[in-house]
Amino acid sequence: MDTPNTKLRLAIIAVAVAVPAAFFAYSAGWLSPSRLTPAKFVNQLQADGGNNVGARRNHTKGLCVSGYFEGNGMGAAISSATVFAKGRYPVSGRFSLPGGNPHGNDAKAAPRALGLKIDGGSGQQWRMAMLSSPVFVLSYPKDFYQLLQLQQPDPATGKPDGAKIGAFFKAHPEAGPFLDWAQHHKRSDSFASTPFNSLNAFEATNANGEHHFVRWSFLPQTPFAAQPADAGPDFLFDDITQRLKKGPVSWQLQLQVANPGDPIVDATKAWPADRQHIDVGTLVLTQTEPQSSGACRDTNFDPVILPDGLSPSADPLLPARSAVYSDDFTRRISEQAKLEKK
Ligand code: HEM
Repeated sequence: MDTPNTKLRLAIIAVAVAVPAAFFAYSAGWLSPSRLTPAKFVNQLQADGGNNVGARRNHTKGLCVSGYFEGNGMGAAISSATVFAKGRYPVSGRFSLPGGNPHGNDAKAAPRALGLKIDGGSGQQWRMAMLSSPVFVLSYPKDFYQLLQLQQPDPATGKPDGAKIGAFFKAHPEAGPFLDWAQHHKRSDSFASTPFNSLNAFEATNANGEHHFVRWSFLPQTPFAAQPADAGPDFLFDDITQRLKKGPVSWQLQLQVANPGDPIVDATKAWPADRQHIDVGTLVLTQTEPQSSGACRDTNFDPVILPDGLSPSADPLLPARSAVYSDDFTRRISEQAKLEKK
């Protein structure tokens, strides 16, 4: 019988079903087709030439690496993260080139890239994905998406429309420092002599509860030498594989601490060079593994997976990166599972 009590229960069940359904529809972008979703980003990366089934749609060409981080204890002044206490922490990572081409040309790639996962013990992990440029190209995810759309090859010519990309950059002067770097920086002879930068800012909290905004850089301990004029398309990956067979390669981890008023939410703007720098330890890489079988294959170097003592800033790139990497990761992992079943 339809008593008022039964009606109320049915109404509660209907709401309980409808609310999550509406949430999923919203997350997937079905309720607002013009909304920028993680899936749209990954679809666009695929359209730009990165439809690599079972592999990353961006930064596709890569190599797994491993080693350790030796904390010197100096970082504890700024963050309570376990990795900043004196000690040795296992590291796994991945060198890569940006873009969806699994056979990208190392000699032309800029920026170069490094993803790292540092295991700080007690379930504390610090994941990061860094570039060799001193700044990122754009401030907002929506603008980066628009650039990716413009980079899609025109079916008529097989190339993107250079005039449209030129006009886009004219309308986005914030890209100036990145473009200037891309055009004029001196390429080094190795991943080992390349710096890698967080670009996004993060909030560091120390054991006294004091907060500072930081960016970080891994500074190469291998001296700079210029990229050879005859560098081949795989020279960076061949070089690091050979170097690590001969011995370890290291980088110094340096934190830069923001002054009040420094741009925290805009990765296109570098901080002045006179900001406080703290050398907090040394990254030592010892071996490589192919990405088809190494530990990095099934790792998502999501930049918001952080240990206690570090948290994301309000930079809008960070949540977008996290969501897009997750979508890409989910696709490639499920594709790999299907490929392995065949
Ligand atoms: C909205 C902006 C961005 C988007 C949409 C984007 C997108 C992506 C995607 C889809 C991947 C592949 C993820 C995977 O399957 O694991 C990736 C990898 C990567 N991204 Fe980004 N990215 C953005 C900004 C940045 C920035 C600002 C940096 C550096 C500060 C960066 C550094 C990297 C690196 C190093 C990798 C390779 C990680 C690996 O080896 O797995 N990206 N990016």
